[in-house]
Amino acid sequence: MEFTKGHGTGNDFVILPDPDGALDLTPGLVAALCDRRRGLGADGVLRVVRAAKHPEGTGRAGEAEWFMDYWNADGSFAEMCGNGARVFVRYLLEQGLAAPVDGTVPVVTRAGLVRARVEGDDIAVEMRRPRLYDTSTAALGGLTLTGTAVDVGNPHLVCALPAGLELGALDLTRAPAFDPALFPAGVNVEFTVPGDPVDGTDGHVLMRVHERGSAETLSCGTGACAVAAVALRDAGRDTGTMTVDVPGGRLTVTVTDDSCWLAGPALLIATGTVTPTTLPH
Ligand SMILES: N[C@@H](CCC[C@H](N)C(=O)O)C(=O)O
Repeated sequence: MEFTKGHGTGNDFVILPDPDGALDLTPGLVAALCDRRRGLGADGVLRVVRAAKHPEGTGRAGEAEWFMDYWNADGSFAEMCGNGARVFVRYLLEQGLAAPVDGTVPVVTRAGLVRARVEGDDIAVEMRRPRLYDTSTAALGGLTLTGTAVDVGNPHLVCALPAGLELGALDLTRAPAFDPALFPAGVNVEFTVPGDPVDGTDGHVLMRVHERGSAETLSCGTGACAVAAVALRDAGRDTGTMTVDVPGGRLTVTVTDDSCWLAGPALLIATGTVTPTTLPH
């Protein structure tokens, strides 16, 4: 099986080219590929398949040639992956599988159509505008934190840390507990503290994340969008541009009236072949 390895601010992916949807990709194979000791190691898998050849993409094959078939490291599906979409488009461009039309590259995802554009060294992807819902709580190591539920195509809970508590003090080796009635399919939980002003943006937030299906990651693009939308709301704004620092680097999020742009580095770092029978079962 051919693969490419890539990452966006340290959120890393095994990319599997499968244009005709011929690969027998199972949760077990995804988990084995993502195993950091016995496999290639990644936060998730991006299968590159023609929309027309994937059951969840075929209905939108007229809008984009490619479907981003994203899987979490534990073999579960997610509706959307912001960093994954940026790395996916980097792969399409570098492989000559797509070229921008009117400046953007469309991609079908489980959460609908997204568009990406190249911005200097970065790739920016336009997703849905985050929808803010109720408050809820996350419990972690004796702390109970209140947060805002946010839908970015996938579910998030954004929790600001109380003053005096640092992000580095959190133990994210275990999943935070959350309300299963509000998040029946699980949730990605972001923890935030305010950052110092950054020139050119309307605000600055630092975050860590525990991702559904992938544990703590160095970055989560949809999580950064959720965090930016909550920070803008807390500043009394509907739209604006936020700098969001994650352990793996810096993302810029622009929330508009009807969408959300996520921008940052997206890199391909290796290609190779892997023999599925040598992976853990
Ligand atoms: N890291 C991703 C989000 C991946 C999916 C998430 N773990 C979920 O299950 O919803 C991103 O960059 O958005």
